[in-house]
Amino acid sequence: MNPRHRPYRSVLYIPGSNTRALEKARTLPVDAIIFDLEDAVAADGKRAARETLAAALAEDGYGPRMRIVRINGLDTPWGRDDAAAVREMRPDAVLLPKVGAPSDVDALAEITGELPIWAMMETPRGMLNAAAIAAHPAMAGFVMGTNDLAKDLGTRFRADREPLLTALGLCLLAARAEGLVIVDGVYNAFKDDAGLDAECRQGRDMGFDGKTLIHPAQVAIANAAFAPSAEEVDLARRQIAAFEEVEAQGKGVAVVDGRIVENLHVATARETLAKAEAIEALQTE
Ligand SMILES: CC(C)(COP(=O)(O)OP(=O)(O)OC[C@H]1O[C@@H](n2cnc3c(N)ncnc32)[C@H](O)[C@@H]1OP(=O)(O)O)[C@@H](O)C(=O)NCCC(=O)NCCSC(=O)C[C@H](O)C(=O)O
Ligand SMILES: [Mg+2]
Repeated sequence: MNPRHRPYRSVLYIPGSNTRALEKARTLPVDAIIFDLEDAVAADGKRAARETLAAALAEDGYGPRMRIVRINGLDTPWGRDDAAAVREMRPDAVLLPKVGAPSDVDALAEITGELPIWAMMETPRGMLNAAAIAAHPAMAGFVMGTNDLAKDLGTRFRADREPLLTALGLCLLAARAEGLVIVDGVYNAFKDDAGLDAECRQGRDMGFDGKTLIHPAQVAIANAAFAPSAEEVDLARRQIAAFEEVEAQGKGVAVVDGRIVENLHVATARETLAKAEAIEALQTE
């Protein structure tokens, strides 16, 4: 699979201390896992969680799922030891919480070396420095931390997320300018399927690659929302065919379903097909 088309529809947090959840994740149809050493683990369980997680990753069995480890901040009592341990665990990426500036990423890269770094985007300072953080050479992905952001901003939780839209948009702009993956924040009410579905669709329409999740029951909804639908795949195929036909006649504009199709729309159509193929490939692995 071309890494550029790797799906990130569902990115599930798993507390690094929860052996049952670590086991269960080997069977869940998620695109990526965030093994958490930060907020999902109580202070007195941090060391044990690091060891539990190291053992789970050594045993592996996570198949094609991308493996990301979220460490504690480097300004906490656990962060530097987490970073050193993660270097040995050899996941696909390390996730740094509360990134405020590129210097935070430098500090982690000094410990984790060549390991790709993802950033939790969840502080007002991080929002204002999003472009510079995204441009850091070790940076590979952004994860929105909408709970911490709402806390720091003093915003209320609203179904339409209007108070957070500026921040979400800023991070999207920064990520896309640098070709990074970017996944949306979690939906806390994990038994509210309709609310999750609406929030997934909002994030998808904004341009996010997928959604971070906290419970297995959320996986199917995110996978469906962030995958191209059968109608979208069909339209993409028809757009490509129509454009190739007019192109052969020396023209640059086709019309499909009453809408113009130019080369830029064909590029989007090809991306849609590539994404659908990558998802299919993942399902057969
Ligand atoms: C929310 C939970 C505490 C609920 O746990 P529980 O009561 O055990 O749920 P269930 O009984 O319904 O669980 C059913 C089975 O599913 C497994 N399970 C549960 N959660 C997970 C999971 N995350 N990954 C894998 N498997 C999971 C249970 O073990 C049960 O299995 P079985 O025995 O086979 O039936 C719990 O879901 C949970 O702890 N979720 C993760 C919370 C978390 O990670 N929080 C931190 C990340 S969110 C964050 O930090 C946001 C960000 O930083 C920000 O600022 O916004
Ligand atoms: Mg957070």
